[in-house]
Amino acid sequence: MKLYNTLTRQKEEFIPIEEGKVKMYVCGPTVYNYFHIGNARPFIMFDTLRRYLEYRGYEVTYVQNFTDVDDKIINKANEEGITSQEVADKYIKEYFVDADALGIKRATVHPRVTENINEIIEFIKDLESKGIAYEVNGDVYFDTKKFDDYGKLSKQNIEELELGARIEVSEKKNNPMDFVLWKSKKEGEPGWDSPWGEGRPGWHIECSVMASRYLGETIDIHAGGQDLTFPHHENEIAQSEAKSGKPFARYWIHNGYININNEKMSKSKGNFFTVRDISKEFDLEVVRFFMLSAHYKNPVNFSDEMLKQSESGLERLYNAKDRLEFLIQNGNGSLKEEEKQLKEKLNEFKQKFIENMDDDLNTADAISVIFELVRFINTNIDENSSLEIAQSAYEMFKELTGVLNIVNKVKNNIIDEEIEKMIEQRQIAKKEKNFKLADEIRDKLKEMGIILEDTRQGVKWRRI
Ligand SMILES: Nc1ncnc2c1ncn2[C@@H]1O[C@H](COP(=O)(O)OP(=O)(O)OP(=O)(O)O)[C@@H](O)[C@H]1O
Ligand SMILES: [Zn+2]
Repeated sequence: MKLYNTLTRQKEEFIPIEEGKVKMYVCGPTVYNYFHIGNARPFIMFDTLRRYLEYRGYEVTYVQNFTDVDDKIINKANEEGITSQEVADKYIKEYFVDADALGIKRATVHPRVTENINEIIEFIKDLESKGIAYEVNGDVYFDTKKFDDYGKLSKQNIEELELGARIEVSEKKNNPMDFVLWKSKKEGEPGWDSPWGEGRPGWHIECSVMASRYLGETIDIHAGGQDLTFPHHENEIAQSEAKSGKPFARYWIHNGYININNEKMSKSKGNFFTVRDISKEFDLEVVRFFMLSAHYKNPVNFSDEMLKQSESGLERLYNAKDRLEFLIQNGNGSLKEEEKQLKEKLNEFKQKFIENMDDDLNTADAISVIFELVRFINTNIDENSSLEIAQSAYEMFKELTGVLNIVNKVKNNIIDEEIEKMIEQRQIAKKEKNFKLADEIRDKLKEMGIILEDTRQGVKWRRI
């Protein structure tokens, strides 16, 4: 598989450190609100990368953190008169409600900053003992001048960066590009004891610490939104590599933005839709399908209209699934001579799907292949086909949609029973020559998207 690596600015063949295993870290949410559609993009896309790697036989250890200590969380806690921990606990719970509905698999570990304070302190102490970190009145800074490779991810050199940077009045650092590792406690903030007095970790240090704690000093894939490239990921590299002397992550993968009117959707701009709000209008599988319909690096303009298009696209896939289930329920016989070629052709769709996914996770083209497969099935497999070919088509459809984790809702049996009952009533009406009632029932079923077919074996039904 090829992946676009921000570190080298090119698509590269993915080769894991340890054969058959992938160690992957994704920067998770800061938990002070429901997450928005923009935040959902990395969660969905990197979940898909993980699922695809697993499909290809890798054992993936996937770590996604929760930032549960942060200015925004503290502000929210103070506004609401509750503790930071209460704010974080609430939104971590809500994160899982939405993530589950988006079909995002739970990470192997979902570490929180507050569970890693000792590890963070030890990490900073190590940097300090190596002379790479320095303390000023209870704050500890990373000395960027001591790390030669600073700027290698965002391809900026430190002198240029310094020209654009300013030191805030509240900061006491030596150089403009130095960044905080530990902040001394201020009034109304949570704090932990440390060699530098009571305080809390800066933002960047948490990911270096959690990645090394759960995955080791060098990991395979580090991922996040494009906005994290600088300074967050640049600083993660500086911290981790200065401490270990080894490369931190081999592949850096960044997703593009979800925009509103060509502007990045973000909480601070107020131009956002939370996934929770969208869930009131759409099944969240539609949002997953919408995300997968674009390549993860391309910018995407979000609109209600786009979601509606995704909804009808997904509906077409469900119809194809229902049709195949109908054919399987009613089919019989093994592969006919003339179907052998069809079966081979089914495998070609799988090959094309894999080719696209192997090309830097091109889910957009992979979905087009699934639609081609559906068209192929609809034109070549019907009531006259053998059960075996219908089953093979169904298995292929399930395999490819399964990799993307879409179209996996099971049919609602209660609804099926209701439909069967209405069909029975219609049969009785016909027998009693009450054609008006029979037609009414048929029309009502049609409104529900159910098509009746009179066959020699009796009345059969399918969804449109
Ligand atoms: N509009 C967007 N499109 C794509 N990814 C985004 C967008 N906004 C944020 N992200 C990503 O969402 C993930 C979660 O980050 P986090 O919870 O810190 O959100 P954030 O960056 O604070 O959001 P905001 O920019 O709205 O304040 C990060 O990987 C971030 O890069
Ligand atoms: Zn991070």
